[in-house]
Amino acid sequence: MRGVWTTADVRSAEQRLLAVTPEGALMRRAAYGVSVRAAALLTRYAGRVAGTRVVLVAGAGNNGGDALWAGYFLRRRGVAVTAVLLRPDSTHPEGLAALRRAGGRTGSAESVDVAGADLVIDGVVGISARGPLRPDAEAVFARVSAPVLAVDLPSGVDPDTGAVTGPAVRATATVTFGALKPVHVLNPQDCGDTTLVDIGLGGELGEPELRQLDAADVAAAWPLPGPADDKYTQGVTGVAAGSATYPGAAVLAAAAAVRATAGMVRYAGPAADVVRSHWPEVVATGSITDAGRVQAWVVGPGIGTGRQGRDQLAYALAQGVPVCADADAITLIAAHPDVLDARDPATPLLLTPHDGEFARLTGSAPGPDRVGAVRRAARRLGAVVLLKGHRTLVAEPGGRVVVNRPRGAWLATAGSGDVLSGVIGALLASGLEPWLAAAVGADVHARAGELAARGAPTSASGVLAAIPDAIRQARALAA
Ligand SMILES: NC(=O)C1=CN([C@@H]2O[C@H](COP(=O)(O)OP(=O)(O)OC[C@H]3O[C@@H](n4cnc5c(N)ncnc54)[C@H](O)[C@@H]3O)[C@@H](O)[C@H]2O)[C@@H](O)CC1
Ligand SMILES: Nc1ncnc2c1ncn2[C@@H]1O[C@H](COP(=O)(O)OP(=O)(O)O)[C@@H](O)[C@H]1O
Ligand SMILES: [K+]
Repeated sequence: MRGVWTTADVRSAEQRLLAVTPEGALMRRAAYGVSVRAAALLTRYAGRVAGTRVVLVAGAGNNGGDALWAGYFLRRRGVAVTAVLLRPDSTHPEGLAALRRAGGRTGSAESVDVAGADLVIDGVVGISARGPLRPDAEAVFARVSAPVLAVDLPSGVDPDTGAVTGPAVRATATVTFGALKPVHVLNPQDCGDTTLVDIGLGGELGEPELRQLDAADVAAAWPLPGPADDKYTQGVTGVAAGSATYPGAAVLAAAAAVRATAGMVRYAGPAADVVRSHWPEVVATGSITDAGRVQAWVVGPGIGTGRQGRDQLAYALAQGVPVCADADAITLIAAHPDVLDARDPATPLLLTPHDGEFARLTGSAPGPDRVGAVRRAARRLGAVVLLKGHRTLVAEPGGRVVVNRPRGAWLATAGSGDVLSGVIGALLASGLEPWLAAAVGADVHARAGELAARGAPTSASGVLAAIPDAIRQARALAA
């Protein structure tokens, strides 16, 4: 798992490291990393490094210092470097001296030919950023047509929430140092492709604020049958979804569970005939009380918010197995919190709301601080909460939060949430801890969306069909 740290954590870790590191060494390490990435971008976009033109936009702090030192390293590779100094009187002195020593030039926002650059390096502001780009920097970036490499983070974007509240840099790529910060995972659109340069901060960092799964985490967690397994030992998934009028949710959720793991899936509900006709391997019954033993229940998609749905939910919650409550089950819990009384407190509950369901469940919309909102909800409900969206978040009551890596927006299609709940149910039944089941399920769901789409719109059925390839992809990347 990759960790993500707040700017406050990074700053205090940096202070400890600075105290035991020779003066200027960390900045040179950071800046060298920026120059290497800059050279790669120049090769890609201009076809060469020597002879190209790079413009640095340097603010008043150490972020500007990084950019100036990166300019120094690029000069040594034959690049013509010019720095726009936004605050000439408080520019980083050593960085400026190094750039000048290497033959770099400086100028004002008006005098430098920003439009003619092959690459622009954004050193306006880093982890001490507050608020959007100020008008002087905004005017410079308005003239940029070249790719932009952001130093540490795109200036104008909030480092801890990724929020954009005014003018901000939209980077082609970002080079960050020591640790990923929330902006990099919460606002990947404005960071572009982010690279992390190791400046030796690792040992100084404590518990991360956020976590992100790698393919290796997904591959390690995904349940596969072993020689001693049979259809029961891998965990039987129970799906209580759909209705006679709306059988689609039942078919999608049950099928997703079938696609996600080997073993067995039971379906219980009014769409039993339809589910059976599409997926003969599903053991389907009309009533949840006749379903037989399962190791986890998925309950909610399409069950309705009336008496029948409420009874199904209460029954699932009373079976002493983990429950993934989705869609109508969430609305039912919001309207009748007493339904949770049926739950054995020792059995895990996982809720998978979208923003509207989250508002119903907690009384307020997630707002701009989605991480804080989902963390508070998980703590208050004593449940794992997966907040759906472009960057799906998964929080557990203890405070750990995973942020899922978006792979396009292909999953914004009707029924894709039903597919997600089926996948998560299968992982819960296999015995994965709920927080990991939700995070790993969201990862494979996003991979399946991307594989199904391959550049053109897809549908929930397409996402469903791509689940095996998504699992194969994660396993191949991890191998
Ligand atoms: N501390 C360290 O050990 C290291 C720090 N490094 C760099 O240092 C940066 C942090 O440097 P600083 O703490 O000096 O601060 P910054 O360079 O992030 O910001 C400098 C100043 O800009 C002003 N500012 C805030 N918001 C602004 C806005 N929206 N528009 C314009 N100006 C704004 C503030 O007065 C702030 O103090 C990191 O992001 C990283 O790039 C790297 O050199 C690696 C080592
Ligand atoms: N813009 C987006 N980018 C990436 N994923 C998205 C986007 N919009 C929605 N999704 C994902 O699609 C799924 C939609 O689920 P849900 O809202 O329950 O829809 P439905 O009820 O139609 O199944 C969720 O997994 C969500 O995270
Ligand atoms: K920056």
